[in-house]
Amino acid sequence: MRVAVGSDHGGFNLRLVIKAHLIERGYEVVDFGVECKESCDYPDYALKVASAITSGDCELGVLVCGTGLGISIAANKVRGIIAAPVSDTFSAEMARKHNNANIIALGERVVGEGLALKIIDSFFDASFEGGRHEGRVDKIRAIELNNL
Ligand SMILES: O=C(CO)[C@H](O)[C@H](O)[C@H](O)COP(=O)(O)O
Repeated sequence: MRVAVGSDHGGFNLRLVIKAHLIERGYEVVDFGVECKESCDYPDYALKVASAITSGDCELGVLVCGTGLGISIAANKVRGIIAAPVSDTFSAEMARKHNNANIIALGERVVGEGLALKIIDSFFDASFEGGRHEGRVDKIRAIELNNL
């Protein structure tokens, strides 16, 4: 599976740790930067990763900023993206199982590396359960498409 990763300066270190972990786990990782820790704007990297997913180039994405908030808010503006800002393993698992999230967002200033990797594993080891959740996610899509 191809996975897109991206961060702003606030998520730079954790993004590299997560990237190495995903490669070690056998994923093909496409890294959209940022290239250095110089201050930058998280929406730019949210858009790069989100676009890689909506184009079909990558299946899932990981975004990191200081909190995981700004970068997930930006990614969620892209049609077809469900980005979940997560700081615990249970929510990470549920983001896939119930919400069919295609991006997980973490905050480097919120979680340590050890917990972050457990969160990543919880997300990538889970899959969408469908069933009763299918209709709910469809309703999210309908809101997105103003199709109410
Ligand atoms: O957007 C954010 C919060 O929602 C991210 O945490 C950013 O990384 C953060 O705002 C960047 O802050 P900085 O003071 O410019 O480093």
